[in-house]
Amino acid sequence: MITSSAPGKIFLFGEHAVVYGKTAIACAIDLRAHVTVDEAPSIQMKGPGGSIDLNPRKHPYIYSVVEKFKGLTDVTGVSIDIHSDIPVGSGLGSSAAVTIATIKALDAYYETNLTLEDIAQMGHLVESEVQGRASPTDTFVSTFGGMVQIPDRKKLGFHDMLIVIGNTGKFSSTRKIVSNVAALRERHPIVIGQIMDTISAISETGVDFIQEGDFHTVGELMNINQGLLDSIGVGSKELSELVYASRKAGALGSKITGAGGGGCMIALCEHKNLSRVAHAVKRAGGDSFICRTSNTGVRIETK
Ligand SMILES: Nc1ncnc2c1ncn2[C@@H]1O[C@H](COP(=O)(O)OP(=O)(O)O)[C@@H](O)[C@H]1O
Ligand SMILES: C[C@@](O)(CCOP(=O)(O)O)CC(=O)O
Ligand SMILES: [Mg+2]
Repeated sequence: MITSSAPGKIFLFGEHAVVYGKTAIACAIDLRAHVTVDEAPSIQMKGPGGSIDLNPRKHPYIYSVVEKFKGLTDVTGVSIDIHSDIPVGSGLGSSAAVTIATIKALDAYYETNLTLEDIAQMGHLVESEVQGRASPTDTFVSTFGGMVQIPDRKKLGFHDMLIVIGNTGKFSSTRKIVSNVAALRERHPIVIGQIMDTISAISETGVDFIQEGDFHTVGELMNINQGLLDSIGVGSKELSELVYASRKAGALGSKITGAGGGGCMIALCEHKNLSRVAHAVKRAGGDSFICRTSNTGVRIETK
């Protein structure tokens, strides 16, 4: 029996633009998905109600991972048991964390000796297949941890930051939201193209301010990024209410993280305002909690 784990993530800047090769800055957080694999009579998913055969509709990401391992080794009977702290469909990269942790656990179980780069690339392939279109961001962050710049695949200096997360509790399918943006971009290629370029410029500008620890300016850039995410149709009334409640309570900056349309927003705060902002987000109807950025990527927990 082998257990692995991989972190979820937040986007400081650049979600959606990164799907079109523009720059994004994302960071792993201290919420993790844990995957345990063990010998079994067939390829099955373990759940609270017992074991069921792996089903491509029910578990598309896991199914895609197993199909890739069939190309590497003789995959017959293995059980896959997932326990995740990461809210699903909330923009915190649950799909990538589950994907990367499953790849790592199967790699250790079948001794296929994949490098971290191999794992990140396989994970990106899986997300692209399942979502139709995906950037390497989520899977790269879940693999390597820390703060990263995509598409450069560069690990940046790590900053131990506390972030207020507000979850609208509205599930949002990344696949659906990403395809909506793609359709909008088809209808208005120049306008949406320039918006994606501007989001990219925010990411590239933001890197220096993050590295310098100028979080007032980082927050200001997050707010500009939020306005642009609204302009491409990935905001929602609930997300806006949480974003503006956090700013009123003193957040330096706040924005959607991930696909949007529902899911989570994040607020960057000074330490002294953390709980005030978290309470304001809760009062505005969000399930709010404080998470910490994490420098730990995918790892084996027990063998
Ligand atoms: N604990 C889990 N067990 C199995 N699959 C999971 C788990 N968490 C997430 N997933 C998969 O990831 C999908 C959600 O991914 P996505 O729509 O990209 O949202 P996000 O990555 O923002 O959480 C779920 O529909 C499911 O297929
Ligand atoms: C919208 C996007 O930029 C981020 C999606 O993040 P999440 O799956 O909602 O956590 C898509 C991508 O980068 O593949
Ligand atoms: Mg996802």
